[in-house]
Amino acid sequence: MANTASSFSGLVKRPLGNGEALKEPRKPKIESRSLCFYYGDAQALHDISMVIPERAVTALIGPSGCGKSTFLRTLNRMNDIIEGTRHTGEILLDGQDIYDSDVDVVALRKQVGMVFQKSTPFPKSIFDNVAYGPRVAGLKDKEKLASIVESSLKRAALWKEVQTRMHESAMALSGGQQQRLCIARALATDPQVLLMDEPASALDPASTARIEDLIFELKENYTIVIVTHNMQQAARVSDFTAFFLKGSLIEIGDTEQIFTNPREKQTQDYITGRFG
Ligand SMILES: Nc1ncnc2c1ncn2[C@@H]1O[C@H](COP(=O)(O)OP(=O)(O)OP(=O)(O)O)[C@@H](O)[C@H]1O
Repeated sequence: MANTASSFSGLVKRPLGNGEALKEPRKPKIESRSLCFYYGDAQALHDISMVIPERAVTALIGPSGCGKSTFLRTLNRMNDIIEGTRHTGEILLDGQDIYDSDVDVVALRKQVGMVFQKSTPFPKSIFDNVAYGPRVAGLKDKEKLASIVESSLKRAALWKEVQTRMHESAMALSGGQQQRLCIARALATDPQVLLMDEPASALDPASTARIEDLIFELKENYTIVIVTHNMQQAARVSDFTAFFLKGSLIEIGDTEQIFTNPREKQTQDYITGRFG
């Protein structure tokens, strides 16, 4: 059955962290300015300008193929690894264009971590999965590594479940645990921003709820951008929602406003299930 705008208005909305009011202006963490993106000759993003506030959850919604994942990947230059892509416009992180020639892309991806739809643990132990990023960055001190692994697993709400099996294979974990392990792995490099591309779409309802609770806890300290097909999930976890259509940003606003009183007819049509 199609979702209706009114079905979202009944959802219990959790407040922003730190007791801050939803309407309070927040410092921009990321700013996209007139961003256009191309795969070869095909333009996937058209003139996207938006601000992503710090320490809040911003959800990207819209029908399949509208450019949500492409936009998410521009935020840590993951699209760079796809041949034949190019962009115009700017993506500012704390005011600096991440596409500037002097930006170290490896350092950028540590600052702006990413979690994918399908959990992607390495075929290594739980410990080695989380220690991977710090080790690649050159950290060898065993005590420091152990401390980072423990704190990352705690922040990803997985520590209690795995603390006695750190040297077992990560592949033996359940799907939901693997996804939290991937979040711990992303946290181990001490990022400021977490990009999540449909992080719960392959999980059962109980594991999905754990991931949503985790997102709510993490936004106290991290700026989170999440792509989701699930509008109830966007309504539950996000503070701000951006609606994309055919590569364009139709509107962005407080999640409650987008779901109960969108400015644009196309947004209204989408959230009431008239298309997509
Ligand atoms: N690697 C790629 N090479 C060429 N075109 C691509 C590539 N990835 C995405 N596209 C195209 O870019 C457009 C936007 O795709 P994108 O995956 O960003 O949309 P989306 O909104 O995330 O879709 P979905 O919800 O289905 O994941 C689509 O037309 C898609 O075919």
